[in-house]
Amino acid sequence: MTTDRLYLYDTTLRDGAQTQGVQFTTAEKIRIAQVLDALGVDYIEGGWPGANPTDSEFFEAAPKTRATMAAFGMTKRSGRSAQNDDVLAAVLNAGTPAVTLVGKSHEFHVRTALGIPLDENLDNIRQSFAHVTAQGREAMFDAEHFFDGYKSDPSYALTCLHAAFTEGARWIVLCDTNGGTLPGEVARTVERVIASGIPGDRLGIHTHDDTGHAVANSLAAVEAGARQIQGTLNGLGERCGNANLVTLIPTLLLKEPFASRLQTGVTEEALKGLLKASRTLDDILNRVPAKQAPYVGGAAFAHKAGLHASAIAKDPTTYEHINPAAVGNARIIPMSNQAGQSNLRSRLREAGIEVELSDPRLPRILDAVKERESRGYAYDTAQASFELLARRELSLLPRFFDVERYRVISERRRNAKGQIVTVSEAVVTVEIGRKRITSFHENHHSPEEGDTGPVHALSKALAADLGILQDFIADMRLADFAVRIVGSGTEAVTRVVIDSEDGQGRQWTTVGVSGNIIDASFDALVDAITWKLVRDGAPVPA
Ligand SMILES: CC(=O)SCCNC(=O)CCNC(=O)[C@H](O)C(C)(C)COP(=O)(O)OP(=O)(O)OC[C@H]1O[C@@H](n2cnc3c(N)ncnc32)[C@H](O)[C@@H]1OP(=O)(O)O
Ligand SMILES: CC(=O)C(=O)O
Repeated sequence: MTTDRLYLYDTTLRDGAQTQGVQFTTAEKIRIAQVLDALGVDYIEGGWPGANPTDSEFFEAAPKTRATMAAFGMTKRSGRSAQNDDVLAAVLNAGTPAVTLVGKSHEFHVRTALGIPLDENLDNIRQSFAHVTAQGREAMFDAEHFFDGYKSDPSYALTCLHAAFTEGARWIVLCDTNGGTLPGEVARTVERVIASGIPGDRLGIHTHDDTGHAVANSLAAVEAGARQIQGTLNGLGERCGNANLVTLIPTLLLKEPFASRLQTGVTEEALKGLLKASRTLDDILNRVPAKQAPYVGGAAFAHKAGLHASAIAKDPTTYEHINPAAVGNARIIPMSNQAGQSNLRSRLREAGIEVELSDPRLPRILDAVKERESRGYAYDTAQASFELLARRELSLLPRFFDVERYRVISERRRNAKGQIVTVSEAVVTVEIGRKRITSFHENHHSPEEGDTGPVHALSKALAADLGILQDFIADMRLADFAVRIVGSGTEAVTRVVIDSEDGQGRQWTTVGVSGNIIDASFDALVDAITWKLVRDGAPVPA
């Protein structure tokens, strides 16, 4: 079977930068370009040179990439020649091998947004592309509002496309700019464009997710013959975002009718780096990764229900549409009140604990999980706390230390310079073997210095001196702290979930529940330390 080449065009650095709340630095843009290049996209749209200093700087410092770098801009403005348009000149001066120009293809926008006659817009498109192609650049026409334009005046919309095509544009990209078109209409419209004389291997698709169909619309366009897809990492983009390449790439590589008919620049090996690429962008944006993201979400291969986990243990394909390793993800069998003995044994096995199916302690652990979850605990994420609970029931939990008491005081006051500061003090007394150790920690901070409040003081005091156990926790760090009120009214309790990490790159999650936020945090902190001591084989103090 012959395979067609499908080109992937990434616009994270341009349309992605139009996401509300997103502001990349030049260094971040460079890092994202490198991630995209390693993934194997064909084009990287770096931004709009001349529109803002960051985009201009990016093109000056742009990394050498295997992918073709594209600069973005707009067709020349009326009342001047392409040669004399300073906005177009700035785009060309970036010196990229590819140049993408957005232009109007909807008569309403020509009349309303540009306020010029329809013919003048066609002339602007023609002159702009003649100018770009005369410089030997690979030219692309982003036909803005094409689908809406086609609905309103098909003949004019098609004439706009042909104006750029005739002047040598390599790609004519059909944009669903307002994101309101649905897949059936996208497919029919792409077929009509091809019938008008622009072949599919010169057509691209650029969709927005305003109806949640950006990925489906892109796939519909490809099925109808388009051979370039524009999208962004994690679906960043104006308003609701663009087509998510992190969803599209594995679909194109692993699903029919695409996998056997089309070839992209993404290799099987690079696909295994997909989760990492997605997480790198989240890290840069300081965003919590979307748990339910297709393919790469933390829950994408989490089998919570007992029936699912039981079948997965027999054959993972019973509840998995692909092998999670193909995209760099991993299967998780969480513990929760939806779990049965299959989840439980699978989780225990991951912790290195083998328990026979007939062991009477298994139902006891399950009962304990379900009873504690009814009091507000959540073990499907807090796997480390679950492991400790199970070890306790199985009499496999060493007694490393006992907390005799703790005290936390938080006070807001003015310091000697008259600035407002919050002071948190924590004292913790622990018994370690026959020794009793009392530790103290005090935080002084002003609101500008960030949050190092009472829980931080408590964690520092708890971890300040654990005697002979101290070396085992020296590389531990509190990575994240989430608080949630569970229940309502007088029944409400606070659930604290803590993510910890250590110098070995391990991450683990613990949970504490109490009517008192400090107490809930303290329980989660004690579990975090205890898990680390168990996993690192710390000795039980005499
Ligand atoms: C669908 C998209 O997402 S396309 C990408 C959109 N991205 C951006 O707009 C981000 C970068 N843009 C910018 O920094 C600025 O808009 C600039 C530097 C490009 C232009 O700034 P300004 O000169 O101040 O113009 P402003 O942004 O107010 O308005 C855009 C102008 O471009 C004109 N214009 C819009 N599209 C086109 C086009 N395709 N071809 C020619 N002119 C166009 C508008 O009519 C308007 O001109 P007018 O003020 O004479 O009516
Ligand atoms: C070009 C572009 O970003 C759009 O039409 O949505």
